[in-house]
Amino acid sequence: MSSYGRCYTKEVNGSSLPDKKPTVVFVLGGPGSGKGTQCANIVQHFGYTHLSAGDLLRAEQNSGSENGEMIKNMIKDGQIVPSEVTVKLLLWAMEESGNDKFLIDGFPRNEENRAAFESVTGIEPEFVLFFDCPEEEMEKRVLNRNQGRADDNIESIRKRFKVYTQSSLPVIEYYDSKGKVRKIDASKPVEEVFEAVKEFFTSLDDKVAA
Ligand SMILES: Nc1ncnc2c1ncn2[C@@H]1O[C@H](COP(=O)(O)OP(=O)(O)OP(=O)(O)O)[C@@H](O)[C@H]1O
Ligand SMILES: Nc1ccn([C@@H]2O[C@H](COP(=O)(O)O)[C@@H](O)[C@H]2O)c(=O)n1
Ligand SMILES: [Mg+2]
Repeated sequence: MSSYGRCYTKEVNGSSLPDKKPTVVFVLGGPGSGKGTQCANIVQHFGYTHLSAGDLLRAEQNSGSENGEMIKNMIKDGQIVPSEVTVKLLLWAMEESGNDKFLIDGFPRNEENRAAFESVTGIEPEFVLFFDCPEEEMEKRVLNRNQGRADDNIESIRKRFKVYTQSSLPVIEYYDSKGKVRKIDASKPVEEVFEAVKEFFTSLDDKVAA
């Protein structure tokens, strides 16, 4: 790693952003709404790099980092890790990827995340993909996920739903007020959800090509 997010910070050591700002799509929705599942499909079809904030935090937790214990406790409790930690991990991953098109999944999760990313990078998302799904369906999916996640248990899930409603939905509403939200009915089967997702990315490709 050459430096901490050097390319994607507004100004570090007097150097500014690369000529062309990266394309960023934020992927939001409740726990188990299908963000990770659909991001894998988008990567295959549209050449984006998928960065899941939760996955980056879990990797940091397991890396022996000084923040490991704090991250572990906050994830178990469904709490949102301070932006200072998460934005740094995202910037490292963006720089390391060598790509200029990113799906940022599960971020920004609260107003602090949103403001920190914007002030550090100056990047505005192209749009926000919002997976809208009823809580009962999300709960069922998370409890059946079987990926060994420490927060896929009923106690943690209830806390995550509460944090989602109190802290994450207001961020979606903020972007909605700016006309940036592209809402998807995420309760449908995976293939049908992807058909709806595809339309937004095809439109963006057409806009870029025009
Ligand atoms: N449309 C769908 N219909 C039924 N099951 C689905 C659908 N989309 C995803 N799933 C399943 O639901 C579970 C949760 O999906 P996924 O991990 O993609 O959600 P997520 O939004 O990334 O959740 P989290 O925020 O907890 O990381 C997985 O087991 C996945 O296979
Ligand atoms: N911006 C974020 C994203 C995630 N977290 C923590 O990770 C947990 C799991 O996230 P998933 O997206 O993989 O479900 C989440 O509940 C938070 O504890 C975070 O702090 N900040
Ligand atoms: Mg996920």
